[in-house]
Amino acid sequence: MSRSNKKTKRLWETRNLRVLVDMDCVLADFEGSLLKKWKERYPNEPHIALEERRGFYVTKQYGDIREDLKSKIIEVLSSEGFFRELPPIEGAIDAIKEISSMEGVEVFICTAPLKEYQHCAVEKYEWIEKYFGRDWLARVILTRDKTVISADLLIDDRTDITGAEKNPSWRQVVFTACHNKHTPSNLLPKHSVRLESWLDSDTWKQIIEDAKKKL
Ligand SMILES: Cc1cn([C@H]2C[C@H](OP(=O)(O)O)[C@@H](CO)O2)c(=O)[nH]c1=O
Ligand SMILES: [Mg+2]
Repeated sequence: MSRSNKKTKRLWETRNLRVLVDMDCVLADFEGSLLKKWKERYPNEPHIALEERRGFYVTKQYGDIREDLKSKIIEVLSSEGFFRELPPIEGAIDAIKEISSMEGVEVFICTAPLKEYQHCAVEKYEWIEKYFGRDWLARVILTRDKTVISADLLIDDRTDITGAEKNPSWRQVVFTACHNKHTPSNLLPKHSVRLESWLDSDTWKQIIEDAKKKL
């Protein structure tokens, strides 16, 4: 029996574990790339080293240094090519392909477009096509409210995800990023677990297996 038949058959037995995977800072190196492009575009402006990053919004941290830096950061983020050219995070592409090939597991890529969507939204699709192939375009969910998407797990670097649904169906896996690595565990979302890196395959495999057992 082919794997897809097996997966279909399983639907009548137990349902699939549905895993949402965030893009920026989980699959794509948003922070590292932004810092590099910021220094190239504004070499005479102050910059925030990755070790100094605190809080989800890089825009806010720059704005706190000087108000006009916020709009300059947004200009870099929303410029043509920014999202298309993001390098993948180490191990991410292989890990996601492996998770999606696990029996009884389905993966969707769930990512928020910038409000300045003109390049961002299209380039996110281009990025997925480049690294995963055309078939994966059917697995992309673009939303600025991840709480209304139903799933078992959401792997995301943001630690304060809120939205219209006060009790999202998913449990969060907090993916470690420069801005959240100092966040103490008591400030992480309730029932969340941390994943430090895609290279730690023992941990992500364990997280998936544990979640499957709870179905
Ligand atoms: C403005 C800003 C956006 N982003 C990312 C998060 C969203 O992508 P994602 O949902 O893939 O992580 C996207 C739109 O806000 O840009 C940051 O990670 N930090 C920021 O400061
Ligand atoms: Mg993210």
